[in-house]
Amino acid sequence: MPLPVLTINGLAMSFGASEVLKNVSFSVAPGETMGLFGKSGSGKTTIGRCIVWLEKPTGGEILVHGMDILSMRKKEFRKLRPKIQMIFQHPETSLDPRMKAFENLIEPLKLHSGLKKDALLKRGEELAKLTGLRPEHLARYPGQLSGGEIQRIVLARIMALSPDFIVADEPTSMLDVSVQAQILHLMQKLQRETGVSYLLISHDLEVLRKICHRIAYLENGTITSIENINRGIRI
Ligand SMILES: Nc1ncnc2c1ncn2[C@@H]1O[C@H](COP(=O)(O)OP(=O)(O)OP(=O)(O)O)[C@@H](O)[C@H]1O
Repeated sequence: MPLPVLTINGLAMSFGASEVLKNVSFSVAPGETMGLFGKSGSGKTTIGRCIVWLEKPTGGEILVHGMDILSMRKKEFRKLRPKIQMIFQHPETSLDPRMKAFENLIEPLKLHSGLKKDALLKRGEELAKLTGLRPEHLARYPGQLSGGEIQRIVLARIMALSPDFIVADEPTSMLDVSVQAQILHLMQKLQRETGVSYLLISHDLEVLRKICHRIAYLENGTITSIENINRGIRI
């Protein structure tokens, strides 16, 4: 068995007196999509936010490639951070509304890749193609794009960092059904091409059953069961 990309052991989280997560444990293998299902308020987003260091849990361990990220120093975590990404329910909040789509797309490359201008533009065009974006989309501002097109830009930006693991928090819940299917197909294609793993958070079991390899069920901050989906990952 390959080492899991992500292992969560006994994760606990309280906000004041309110205990939101209790003894949450699961792991995600390379190239796997793990679903995280639960009702509103069950603690799904809190788990995702703990994984990317947006919240500090009150107990437990989070291991990425076997390394405990909660005991890491800021500098050490910063090196690992490009490899662990999160997509949010409102993807437009990840983009700068004053920059055109292509500028938004290449921004992480400018910050992290060290590529010179020509190579950077070429890589940006490759990522746009990979995520099914057309030149006319790239010339627009985020406010002039549809929800599905914005989610494609967000995915392209994230793929620019060659992540090993993506927490996708309700990435399609704001989209209508046909666009939802396109984005899920795109996520599957990116997984086939790069081996990226996903933690796909949703309160829509139908969506999770379509693309997950396993689904963890969360109730009141506790994992009650993990279901194996015994079929291929294609929709
Ligand atoms: N920063 C915070 N301070 C206090 N309570 C919080 C904070 N963040 C989340 N909570 C509470 O923790 C609980 C779990 O929230 P969380 O957002 O993780 O649930 P969720 O399952 O993702 O819900 P939804 O599906 O509605 O997004 C909720 O009761 C929420 O009010």
